[in-house]
Amino acid sequence: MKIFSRDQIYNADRLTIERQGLAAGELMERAAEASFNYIHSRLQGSPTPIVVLAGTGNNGGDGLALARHLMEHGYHVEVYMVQVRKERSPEFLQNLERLRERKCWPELLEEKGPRPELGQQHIVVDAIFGIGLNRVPDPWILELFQYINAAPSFVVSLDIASGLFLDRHTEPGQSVEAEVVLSFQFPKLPFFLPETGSSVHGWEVLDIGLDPAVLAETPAEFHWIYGDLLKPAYRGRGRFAHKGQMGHAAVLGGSTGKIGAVRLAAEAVLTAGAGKVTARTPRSGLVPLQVGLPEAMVEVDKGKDALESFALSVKPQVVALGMGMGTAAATVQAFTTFLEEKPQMPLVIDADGLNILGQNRELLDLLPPSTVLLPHPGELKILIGEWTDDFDKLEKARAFVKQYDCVLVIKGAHTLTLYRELGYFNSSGNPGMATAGSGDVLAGIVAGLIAQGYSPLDAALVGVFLHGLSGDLAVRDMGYEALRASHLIQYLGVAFRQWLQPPAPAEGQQEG
Ligand SMILES: NC(=O)C1=CN([C@@H]2O[C@H](COP(=O)(O)OP(=O)(O)OC[C@H]3O[C@@H](n4cnc5c(N)ncnc54)[C@H](O)[C@@H]3O)[C@@H](O)[C@H]2O)[C@@H](O)CC1
Ligand SMILES: Nc1ncnc2c1ncn2[C@@H]1O[C@H](COP(=O)(O)OP(=O)(O)O)[C@@H](O)[C@H]1O
Ligand SMILES: [K+]
Repeated sequence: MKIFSRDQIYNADRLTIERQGLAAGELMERAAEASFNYIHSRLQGSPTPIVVLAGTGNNGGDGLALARHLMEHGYHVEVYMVQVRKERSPEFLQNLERLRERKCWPELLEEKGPRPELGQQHIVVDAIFGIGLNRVPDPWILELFQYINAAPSFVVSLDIASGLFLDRHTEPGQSVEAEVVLSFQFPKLPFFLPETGSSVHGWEVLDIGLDPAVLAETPAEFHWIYGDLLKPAYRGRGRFAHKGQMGHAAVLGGSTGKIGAVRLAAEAVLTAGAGKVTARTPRSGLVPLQVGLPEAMVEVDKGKDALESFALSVKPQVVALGMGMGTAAATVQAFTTFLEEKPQMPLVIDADGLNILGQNRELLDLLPPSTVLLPHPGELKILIGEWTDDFDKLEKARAFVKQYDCVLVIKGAHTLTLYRELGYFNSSGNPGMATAGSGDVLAGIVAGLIAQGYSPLDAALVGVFLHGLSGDLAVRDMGYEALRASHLIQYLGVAFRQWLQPPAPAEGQQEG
């Protein structure tokens, strides 16, 4: 699903109005109806009091139109106009008039004056600012946000949590915190970034019928990825498949005390469907690997505790390296020689592989095109340098991807895969996966998919998605705390099966 920029959203609104011959206010009416349906289907007419806080632009207009629908269906609604500025948008005024015709006179909420009571029983509809926010709100409005956030009410924001900028950093505490955002037509970029996403506990995309051709022809820089979108990438296997056709991946890494990382990655390679895996570790890895993972072939190095050479006696389709590997001088030299010899297969680089690249930057120029790099935030910092905020991080990461022509997978909640000009946010996964070794499993899955013929980008997107889905399935049985990296391998088969099931009957909505 595309994530549009502000200009693209306004443009899609405008073209939809033109192409569908809509009257002024029609799109706002659709947004309000969709929001009403969402709320009504959950409240089912219950006498919950609803407080609508409307700004004076079109987001406020959405709030007023929603208030009208709620009142017409018998809900108890209090409406406040938040005087964010003197100007009112025409569609705001149109909806204000419609409310007045129904004998509802919203109360003005200004800098001075009382605040509405917001108790546990209330639902607050936050329609103060939408995507039109272009400067930090006045201090009293920021205080109003704090007042809302401190209240025990359930907050539903329309389109975006008020105070969040669509395209730049928002300081902590300068936005409303929404239990759910009803986001019109598209999810919004700040939902997926750790600093701003924490003010959005959940979100739902509501279809307001923007012109499908406009949506299709507008290129988006960022995408929200879920299983059905990835299904065309599935490669499957023929009836006469044999292991020689299903791909062979090598996993290079480990050091004494960290051999488990290679074991996890190698096991994930096989569980992701690759025909064969060869693990290359220091000598101390031989026994644990042979005993722990009898399906793997093991090559040991002459180094006892750390890898001193990357030379493989086999010719795999892909090499994954770095997990548990350490950064001993001999290992750095081995990695350097390996890259200087121009490896002829795709690479998947994780953990200490990334640390070595960050500390020996001339090696970055030797990476084969489309190398998959899988940094967590700490490793990312070593690669791209410090960032001031998440938007700065995006910019630096995109410049890095362009410079080194790599697939950069920034791990975390909503793992972001960047390749060339585009970015893809993942939809699966949960905080139970913040546990040792889960990154090693991901590296193995990605390598296992590349071995089977997936392109590096497809392998990254599918691998990240399945890894997260596996975590989501595992957590249902064992809860967040008990989830360990091995469980991500254990549930991978169920994750594949769930991914490939026919889609559920049209919902058209994603939940965050
Ligand atoms: N354009 C359309 O056709 C549609 C727009 N919709 C709604 O319209 C919203 C966007 O509306 P607007 O463009 O009117 O913008 P907003 O309602 O977000 O903000 C209103 C205006 O406030 C001003 N403003 C910005 N920052 C401010 C600040 N810090 N303090 C005071 N004033 C500030 C800006 O001039 C802005 O246009 C969307 O988020 C969505 O909710 C929906 O009704 C669907 C259709
Ligand atoms: N809060 C979270 N939500 C979703 N996924 C998460 C979360 N925390 C961690 N993960 C996932 O778990 C993995 C952790 O990887 P990493 O930090 O490299 O772990 P390790 O180094 O221990 O193997 C990543 O794929 C990341 O996306
Ligand atoms: K809002």
